[in-house]
Amino acid sequence: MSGVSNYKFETLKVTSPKEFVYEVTLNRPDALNSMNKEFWYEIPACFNQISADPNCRVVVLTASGRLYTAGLDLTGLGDTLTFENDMDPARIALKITNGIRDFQKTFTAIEKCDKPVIAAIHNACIGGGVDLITSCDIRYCTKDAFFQIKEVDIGLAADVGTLQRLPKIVGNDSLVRELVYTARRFQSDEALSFGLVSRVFPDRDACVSGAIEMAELIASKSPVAVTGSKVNLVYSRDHTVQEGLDFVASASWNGCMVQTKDVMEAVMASMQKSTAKFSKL
Ligand SMILES: CC/C=C\C=C\CC(=O)SCCNC(=O)CCNC(=O)[C@H](O)C(C)(C)COP(=O)(O)OP(=O)(O)OC[C@H]1O[C@@H](n2cnc3c(N)ncnc32)[C@H](O)[C@@H]1OP(=O)(O)O
Repeated sequence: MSGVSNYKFETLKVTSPKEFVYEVTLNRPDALNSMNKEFWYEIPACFNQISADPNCRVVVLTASGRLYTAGLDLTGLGDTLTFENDMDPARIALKITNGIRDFQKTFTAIEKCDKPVIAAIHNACIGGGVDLITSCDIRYCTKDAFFQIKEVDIGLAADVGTLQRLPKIVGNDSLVRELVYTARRFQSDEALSFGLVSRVFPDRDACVSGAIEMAELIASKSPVAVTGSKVNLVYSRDHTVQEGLDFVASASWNGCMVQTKDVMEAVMASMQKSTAKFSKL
């Protein structure tokens, strides 16, 4: 049975709407799901736990309340990065660098999670929200969704993933630069047109249902094959074609994983036109 009762967080809620599907909900609606100190620790804790959880094969990442996320909690900036005024510049620089690396690990934990993550975005997705969703595998949104790479408006170069991941998702360098340098809002139809999201739904309920339905379909496939596909897609994004081919053939991946019983199960089910049943990871 589902082990969601083992997930206890202040800023996140974890439920299991279907077998092998978990829903992780950003759950600080009164604070517009802004990203406070706890959030930065809880996201990696949650996704590392899910990565090793045999009861979960796919995650849907939703948010409660009227919008998806307002990004970094601007009221908690003092808690987020603190240093003493009398520290010397080199020590301050090292402390800030290490702090930023920790923030980066928050969203990298989603990318490194062995299970695919589908973001179901409604209304506003601002600043750190774009960093968050670009670390997900699949993005759906509502018609009323809008996005903003807001960092320049608060005097920052984005530093937790958008500048690194968005260009790989969108494939339009000119547009990415325009959105980053201006911090202009863009709506769901534009996000769909350049591939930030792959589907737009009329409202939040339809979006979450659509994401769960897709998650169920993915969860019906061999978890070995799905995890292997995710790991290899992420690896190949960051390497040459030849390096990607070498990786998938090597003992780190299919050199080992094609021995799985899932292959025979899937082939037999396909030939017999029945539904394959795969063991838990
Ligand atoms: C190492 C660093 C790691 C990560 C860095 C990430 C960078 C970022 O995330 S940059 C972006 C930071 N976020 C913002 O600048 C958001 C600004 N807010 C908005 O654009 C809007 O508030 C909105 C989210 C689109 C919602 O608009 P609206 O529906 O019109 O509500 P408001 O009246 O504007 O806001 C209600 C209330 O919420 C407060 N608030 C909004 N955003 C934040 C936030 N990010 N942190 C804290 N509080 C926020 C806003 O001030 C209002 O408060 P009142 O007390 O009611 O006035």
